[in-house]
Amino acid sequence: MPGPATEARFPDRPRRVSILGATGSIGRSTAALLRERPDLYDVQAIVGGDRAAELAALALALGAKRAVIANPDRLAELSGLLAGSDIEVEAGREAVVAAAALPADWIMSAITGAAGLEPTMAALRQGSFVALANKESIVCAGDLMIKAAHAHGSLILPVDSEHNAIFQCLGSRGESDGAADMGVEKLILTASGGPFRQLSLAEMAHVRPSDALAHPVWSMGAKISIDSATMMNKGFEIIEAHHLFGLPPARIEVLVHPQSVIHSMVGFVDGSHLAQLGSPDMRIPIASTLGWPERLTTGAPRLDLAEIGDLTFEPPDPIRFPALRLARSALEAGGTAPALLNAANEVAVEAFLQGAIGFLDIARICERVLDDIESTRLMDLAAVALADQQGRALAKQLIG
Ligand SMILES: NC(=O)C1=CN([C@@H]2O[C@H](COP(=O)(O)OP(=O)(O)OC[C@H]3O[C@@H](n4cnc5c(N)ncnc54)[C@H](OP(=O)(O)O)[C@@H]3O)[C@@H](O)[C@H]2O)C=CC1
Ligand SMILES: CC(=O)[C@@H](O)[C@H](O)COP(=O)(O)O
Ligand SMILES: [Mn+2]
Repeated sequence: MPGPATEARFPDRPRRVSILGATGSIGRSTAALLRERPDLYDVQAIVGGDRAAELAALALALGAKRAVIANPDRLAELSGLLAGSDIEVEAGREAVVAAAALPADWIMSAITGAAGLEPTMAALRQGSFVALANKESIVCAGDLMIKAAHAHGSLILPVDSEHNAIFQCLGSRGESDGAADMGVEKLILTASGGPFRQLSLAEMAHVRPSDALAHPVWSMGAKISIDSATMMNKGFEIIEAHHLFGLPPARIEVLVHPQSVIHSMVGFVDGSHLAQLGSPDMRIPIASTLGWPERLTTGAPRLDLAEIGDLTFEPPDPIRFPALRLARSALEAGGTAPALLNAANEVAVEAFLQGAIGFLDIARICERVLDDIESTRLMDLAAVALADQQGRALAKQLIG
């Protein structure tokens, strides 16, 4: 894979790092790791969406050079909080993308949703390490992102726990798209099954947002928590794995594993399986990308398998969790179909959180959007943006 010279990738100075989505669950875990090793990292830009006070506190704690908030209405608050410091303050969509393009050796992409796509593309154009948590960007524009990474010599380091596990299992080649040549027969994505793993469809019809937000294992932001409950998260992860590791969808399986101790597995042509295990704590995969190719120490709880006792497995149920089927069919359809699915899902998840629709309506709305809007070729980011707009508009119309 083409890329910058080794000495540029592993500079003899602290690595310059930026965090997109710094105020969120992944962003805060990243910041906590950076604060443990200030000698190794030099924080460039940190970006948040709406929460000015949290962003200002992080900027000061990390000694960031620039703090950027997406919502321009929060600029005055952020500027006030950082007055007297030498931290540059900016706001708005363009400033977010510019922050992603500010020279850095390692950039965490952890904005939620398709809003993360443009900044992630800007990061990929730097020829740097891009730690990818924002799975919606690769769902919407996987081919474009992989092409940009290759063209600019960036390396995508997967943060999503399953993909990070697979990346670790694939070993030392340092490429996230070489599985097809490595004797890999299949990828097995583990899934917790979410909070409704054992509920009937009739029971799921009446769950409340607070029930769906209560993930049995992981502590995460609201949107991904709902996606885990519908298992759209796992559907998106199939698409993500396809783009990152270059395997056809039929060779990417999902296995429900409620303890979430095995984060995923790779099956090889000789019958071997490699797995990555760890406590369900995102500091572990984040640290593996932050230190890569070295390992960093983290304070994450150590695995005690004797204490855990049983690791159990079951097949996913496609009837109670139709999102898995929808994601596979969007991947098969290709083009802008995954972007349509993502747009519909973002609107439906928000409507569910606001109490405007029921839990089962999320997948119904996604299915209608996929059925009713024809996908087009994924020519460029404009095609993704158009599909995103169309998907959102129809989903909103269906919600009423
Ligand atoms: N949490 C987890 O354990 C995992 C998360 N991921 C993925 O990582 C991403 C982040 O998830 P998570 O941290 O849980 O989410 P959170 O909701 O906790 O955080 C989202 C972050 O994005 C910021 N943000 C939201 N909208 C915008 C915008 N338009 N422009 C700029 N910034 C914006 C938020 O800012 P603010 O809060 O200030 O509004 C916040 O910093 C998602 O794509 C998720 O799927 C993947 C695997 C695991
Ligand atoms: C931590 C992480 O990577 C999440 O994507 C997690 O996988 C969500 O849990 P589910 O397995 O329930 O989707
Ligand atoms: Mn995951």
